[in-house]
Parts: sequence; structure tokens; C-alpha cells
Amino acid sequence: MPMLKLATLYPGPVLASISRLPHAGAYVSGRLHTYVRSLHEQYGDVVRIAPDELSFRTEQAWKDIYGFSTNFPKDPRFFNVAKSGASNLAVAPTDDIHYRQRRILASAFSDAALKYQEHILQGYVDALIKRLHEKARMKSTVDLVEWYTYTTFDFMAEYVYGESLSCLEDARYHPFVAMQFVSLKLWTIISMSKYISLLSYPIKAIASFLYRDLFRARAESVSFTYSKIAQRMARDQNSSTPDYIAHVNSKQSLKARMSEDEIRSNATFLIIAGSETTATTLSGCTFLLLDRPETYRRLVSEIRLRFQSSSEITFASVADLPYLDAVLQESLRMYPATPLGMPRVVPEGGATILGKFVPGKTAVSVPHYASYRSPTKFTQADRFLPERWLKGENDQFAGDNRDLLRPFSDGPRGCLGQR
Ligand code: HEM
Repeated sequence: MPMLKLATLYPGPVLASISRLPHAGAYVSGRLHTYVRSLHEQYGDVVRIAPDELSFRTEQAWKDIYGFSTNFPKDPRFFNVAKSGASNLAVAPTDDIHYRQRRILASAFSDAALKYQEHILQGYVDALIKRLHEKARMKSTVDLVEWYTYTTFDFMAEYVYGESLSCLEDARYHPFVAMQFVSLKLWTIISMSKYISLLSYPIKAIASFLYRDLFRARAESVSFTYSKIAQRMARDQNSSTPDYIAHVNSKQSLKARMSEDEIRSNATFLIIAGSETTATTLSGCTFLLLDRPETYRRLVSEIRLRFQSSSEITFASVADLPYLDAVLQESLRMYPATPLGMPRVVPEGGATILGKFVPGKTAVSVPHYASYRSPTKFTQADRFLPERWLKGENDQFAGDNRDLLRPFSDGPRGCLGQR
């Protein structure tokens, strides 16, 4: 029995060696990140979090699990890995498919390509600031999570299908955006049916009954994206607008092509991958800054000393602000947009991770939140202290495990939008 073998090799709670229920309960209730953290605090750097799943909390584990030489496949229970039909980068079922798509899409994220996007993004940032000024003049309370989300979705929609969702203008979520949050929750429930195979059909049946409106709305949101992509494609195939469609068209070749279904599937994925993560990071960062006035003041001072007007703020000029960089690093540590481990599966025959054998078919991951909030890895791990990222400023952080921080993951399936 592989489950029992894992229990004899690695520490973890007894119940977690025979049942996935504690893990599943934490996952569906949105507490999995803190549950995994508490298990690591109790059992150390490697812990068995479910009968066939291990969690690793070290820098070397990033290389052993996600690195270019290993790159274990994604766990199809967690990711909706495409079995047939069109896939996108995140759920590509084989390395070949993933490599082909990534080859076509990667240059859309090069420095040169991003330069073309700069003025479009600046337009949305200016619109955000203008709207916030209006709200401030009216002394209205604003929910910045919403406003950041309006901005990132509007921008990504314009990039992907050439048309803003007008969230900033309308000051509300476009139904497509609201649907994305629901979809993420549905995804959790659907993945439970895959984890607990005995209950697979009952879970699916109950979910489709209880959440039938959500399933319907989700299907509508997919067809919304597809119709937008079709409109964009029909508009002008060889557009000079440097957007996603123009980029893909310019990269299609006999050696590497994406089918129309793959183009649509990647479009849907990119909008979510680029918006929700960025808005979440900005929201976390803002909250943390407002909670620590001395950090906020130091950041404001760095920015005001450097720029006379907002027009001087460009991709190039912000790249050289050490304290801003430290604030963002620390925000990604305290508030990682993808807090869970992104599970991979050890191939048949097993593998060596951290110098020790792991049986084949075991799910393995490095959890972001649990790793970054560990007091054994970062000094005063629960405090927002950007100074820890400033070289030579503070000896008290010399013991920090800085290379453990990889909020964009690592290896060939790491984030394409990191830049
Ligand atoms: C703070 C912002 C972001 C964070 C924290 C983040 C994090 C991540 C992580 C952890 C992964 C790896 C998932 C896995 O291991 O399965 C990933 C993948 C990906 N991200 Fe991001 N991301 C961010 C922003 C963006 C943006 C702005 C874009 C695009 C505009 C983007 C596009 C992608 C793509 C395409 C992948 C899939 C890469 C592949 O499988 O080859 N991300 N991201």
C-alpha cells in the first residue's frame, strides 16, 4: 500500500495518513494555507498533509520538484489538466504541448513587448487615480480591493481581446469579473470530487444541483470570452495593436502553432492569471503599508524625492527604487497571491527530493504562505519588515532564508507574467 509506505517514511498527523478529509475540509473552507502552516510548525520542513501528499518547506525543494531538470507533472486533481481537446499553458497535459504554447507566448512578455503595453497600462493607472481623487473629494469610503480589481481586469481585457470591460468607468464589477471569483470557488468543489474518488459522482451531482446557477453563469462567462475573441479576430487579423491576438498571429509558424481553441483557452486563462493575482498583491501591499505608518512614510519619501510629477513614472524609472522593491518583495512574502502549494506528481518509480526517496504518484509541493510565514525561515515572520530585503542595512535579518521566496514559482512552468 503506497499510502502506508508514505506514512512510514514521512511524519504527519495519524488521521492524515488514512484520510484526506482534514485536508479537504481545510481546502473547501479556505483555510488550507494556515492548516499546512500549522502542520509544518509541528512536524518540520517535510510533512505528510494527506495520505498521498507531502509538503516541503525548503529552497532545495523548489529545484527538486519544479526545476528544469525535474519538472514533475501537475497534479490533475488540483489543476483541471486537459484530458482531451484544447488546453492552455496552466493545464497543458504534456511537456510537448506546454513547450509549444510557451514558445509562442513567451515573447509577449519580453521587455520589448512590455514596452508597447506601457502607455496602455499608464492610461488605466491614471484613470484609477482620477476616480480615487473624485471619491476623496466626495469623502466617500472606497474598497481598494474592488478598485485594483477594476483596473487590472480592464487592462488585461484590453490586452487580450482589445476591449476594456469598463469596470473603472462604471465603478462596478463587470458580470464577467464577478463570475471569475465564483469560478474559483467552484473549482475547489469540483477538485474535491477528484481527490475523493469514491465520492466523485455524489459530489458532482450535489454540486451541479446546489450550484446550478453558478454553473450556468460560468458557461455564460466562457461564451462571453469566446465571442469577444471572435470579434477581435474578425476585426483585423494583422493589427498593429500589440495585443495578445496580434502577438499570437505574428508567432504562428509551421514549427509551432496554436489551434483556435488553444488561443481561446489561453485568452481566458491569461485574463484571470494577470488580473486577480496583481490586484490581490496590490491590496495586500496597501493594507500592510497602512498598518505600518513608518514604512509608508519612508516609501512616500523615496517616491517624492525621485519624481517631480507622475509623468516621470515609467517602467524603467520605477525599476530603480530600492525601498519600493523591498516593499513589494515583503508584500509578496506576507501576502502571496497564490498562497497554497501548486502540487506536482512524482513519476512512477519514485524520485529523490531533499536527498530522500519519495514513492511514485505522491503529490508534492512547496506551499507559499506556510513557507514564507515560518519563524524558522524568516526573522519575525509575521511582521511586515521591508528592511529585510535591503542589502547591508540590517544584520538582524542575516539568517533569513531569502531564496525560499518564489511567489512566481520556478522552472519551466513558473509565472510568465513575472516581469
Ligand atoms: C503578483 C502577480 C502574480 C503572481 C503572484 C503570479 C504567480 C504565479 C504562479 C505561482 C504561477 C505558477 C503556477 C503553477 O505552478 O502551476 C503562475 C503561472 C502563470 N502566470 Fe502568474 N502570477 C502573477 C501575475 C501574472 C501576470 C500579470 C500574468 C500575465 C499577464 C501571469 C501569467 C501567468 C502564466 C501565463 C502562467 C502559466 C505559466 C506556465 O504554465 O507556463 N501571471 N503565476
